[in-house]
Formats: sequence, structure tokens, C-alpha cells
Amino acid sequence: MIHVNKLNKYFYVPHEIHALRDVTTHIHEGEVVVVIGPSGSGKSTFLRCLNRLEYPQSGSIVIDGVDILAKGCNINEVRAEVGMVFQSFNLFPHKNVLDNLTMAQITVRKRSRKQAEEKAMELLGKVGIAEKYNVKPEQLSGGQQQRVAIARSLCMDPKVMLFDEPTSALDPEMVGEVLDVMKALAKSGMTMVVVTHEMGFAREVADRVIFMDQGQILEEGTPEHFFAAPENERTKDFLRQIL
Ligand SMILES: Nc1ncnc2c1ncn2[C@@H]1O[C@H](COP(=O)(O)OP(=O)(O)OP(=O)(O)O)[C@@H](O)[C@H]1O
Repeated sequence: MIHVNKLNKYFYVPHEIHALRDVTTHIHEGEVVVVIGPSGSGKSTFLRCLNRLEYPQSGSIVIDGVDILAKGCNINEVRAEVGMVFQSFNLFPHKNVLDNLTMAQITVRKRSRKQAEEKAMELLGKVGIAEKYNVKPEQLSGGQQQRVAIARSLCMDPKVMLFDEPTSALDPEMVGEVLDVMKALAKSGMTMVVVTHEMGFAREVADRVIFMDQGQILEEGTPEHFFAAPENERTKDFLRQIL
């Protein structure tokens, strides 16, 4: 489903940062991959390349047969197919929840307002927040806003969902409600790539855990392998620090 081959990404700030070094991985349809690693190891940059928020200097990314780095590739379509949920919810503050969910459906998916609203209400129901369709984001808790953000991505019928530390900005009591929505999504067969510090989620839900350090994938495996018998010394050090 997702074929990433020898991805290299540099930033010049102005000194050179080699943020991704020959990153290669293949993710199957329906697989849930959790990416962990120290701060600055390239996790976000990797995710952001998968929906072209960043453009790597070399390497290839093919998602469901589409070369998303090809010059002619329509970025709006890539971002509809590859949904992304961020730490900060990125909702439009002046639009109500329903409008937040219908805008891209109408402009990118070319749906009528009625179709878009039906889809939006269906997805708001799925994330347990249908009654809030008419309020502005600021009237919602952080957990509710993040559920709206997830529903907004799902309205586009994505093939893949990316999550970049989706619970890091939430008060602790709201983390669970967002993780529950993500768990249900994983169970429904969605292909997911998740950067998170929630090791419980990695243990319970991930099919595979990837450990990144200094822009490289140093180790990957099932959660059972990863948490019980990691092989790489840097993985062991990292897990010792966070567990
Ligand atoms: N837009 C940017 N401009 C310049 N440097 C960047 C940019 N984005 C990321 N970097 C650098 O690239 C490296 C990888 O950053 P990235 O955010 O991908 O790491 P991360 O593992 O997601 O970190 P964290 O867990 O702290 O979010 C870091 O050295 C970072 O400073």
C-alpha cells in the first residue's frame, strides 16, 4: 500500500540538517504502524513527506500505486487520500463544526453541499460528537476538537491516516477519548501511521513499531518484539528512558 524507498530530506537553516537518511519501509493495507524515537529524530518529517507537506530531495513514495512525488501529482488529491491529524487541531476558528467538515469535501471531492453535510453528520456520529455540529471550535474541549479534526479527515474517504502526536496537546483526561476513536479506526481496517508517545497505544494497537534515530529507521518489529526484546542499543536506551 505504501512503498517508501531511500527517502532523504535535508533542511538548510542555514547549516545542513539531514533529517531523513535513506528511509525505506513498506506498509501494508490495514496495517497500523507506530513511529517512536527521540526528539528531532525525523518522525514528523517522515509523516509530512507521506502527504507532501514536505518534499524530500531524493527517494520515492508510492501510495496505492500513485507516485505522490511526481511533479504532475495533484497535492490536494494526495492530501485527501492521505489524511493527517496534527497535535494542534488546525480547525478553522471562524467556521462551525459542520462547515469545517464540508469545505474540502465540496472543493476537492466535488460533492454537493447536501452530500457533504450527510457525510459530515455520519462521521461526527462515529466520533461521538454529532450534537456539536453547529458550534465553533472554541466552544469545544481539546478532545472534542481533535475528534472533529479526525472526522474532517475521514470525510474525504482517505486510504491512509497519519497522526502526528495527536494527544500531546490534550489535558490528560481527554487523551483516552481520542485514543478510543483511533483504536476504533484501527479496528475498522484503516491503514495508519502514528507518531505518538503513548506506548500503551503502541503495545495494544500497533501491528508494527518503527524506531527512528537521527533520521534513520534503526529498528522495526511487532510490539511484542519491540518492548520485550529490542536488539539495537539505541532502541534499548530510548525504551529505558521512557518506560
Ligand atoms: N521546517 C524545518 N526547518 C528546519 N529544520 C527542520 C524543519 N523541520 C524539522 N527540522 C529539523 O529536522 C530534524 C527532524 O525534525 P522532526 O520534527 O522531524 O523530528 P521529530 O522526531 O518529529 O521530533 P519531535 O519528537 O521533537 O517532534 C530536526 O533536527 C529538526 O530541527
